[in-house]
Amino acid sequence: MKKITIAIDGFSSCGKSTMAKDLAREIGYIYIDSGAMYRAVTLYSIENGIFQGNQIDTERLQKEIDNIHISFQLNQATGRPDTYLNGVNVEDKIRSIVVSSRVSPIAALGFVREAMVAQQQAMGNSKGIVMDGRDIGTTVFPDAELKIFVTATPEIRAQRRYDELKAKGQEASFDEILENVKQRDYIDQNREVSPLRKADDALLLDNTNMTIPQQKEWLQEQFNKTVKG
Ligand SMILES: Nc1ncnc2c1ncn2[C@@H]1O[C@H](COP(=O)(O)OP(=O)(O)O)[C@@H](O)[C@H]1O
Ligand SMILES: Nc1ccn([C@@H]2O[C@H](COP(=O)(O)OP(=O)(O)O)[C@@H](O)[C@H]2O)c(=O)n1
Repeated sequence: MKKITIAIDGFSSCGKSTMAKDLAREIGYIYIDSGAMYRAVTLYSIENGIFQGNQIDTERLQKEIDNIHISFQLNQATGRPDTYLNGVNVEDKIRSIVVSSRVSPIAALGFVREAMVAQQQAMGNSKGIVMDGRDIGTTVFPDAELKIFVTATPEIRAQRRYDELKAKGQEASFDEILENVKQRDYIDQNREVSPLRKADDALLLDNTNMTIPQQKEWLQEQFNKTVKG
């Protein structure tokens, strides 16, 4: 069967990567978490003194952006891809609240987006890919055959992220997470370059009251409709 491109965008912590990973595994497609790439650039910036307080040394980051190599490798234990930054597995570090609280200003920088989008487009040039993020259906793959835009209430999204971090033993308060989710949504929607918005031809999914199996089934149905017509 002819392979297609699947773009899943939407607000923070609503379950995009959960459903994207499940679908990709089910249908034998490559899964790419584009948010992990922006998170890896942010971790690099934190670890290399590019942040001075909340200020970003953009000149230095621009000089160093070509030295930031991001890749994904399948973790045999979880069956999911782990993110590597310059050869080091940073999967856990990039999910911390410290990185979450600094990623959106980094992702708003035009030269950072240009570098990431070029890599993302190269990863998807043979199709057979499910990519999730904020601008996949609008900028990275505007011709994707299946586009989904996911949303849920901020409180539900914060609760999901809180439960996830707690299960991993990472300390963070619910209020801090809720504030972070709202703040990122605001920055992501209001930046100049590729702001978060639903592509005109994307299907809208509000999964506030859906379980993981329900949203998985819904997505599989949309895929079947798209490939079988
Ligand atoms: N429908 C759902 N109901 C409850 N929890 C969910 C649902 N979808 C995803 N989750 C959980 O919410 C958290 C955030 O999901 P994730 O897929 O990482 O979101 P995103 O990629 O949109 O940031 C994860 O811990 C995931 O297991
Ligand atoms: N395609 C993308 C993906 C993420 N991002 C940025 O990266 C951040 C982290 O993305 P993510 O998908 O890991 O975030 P969560 O929804 O998992 O919390 C977002 O808040 C955006 O600022 C982006 O700008 N464009």
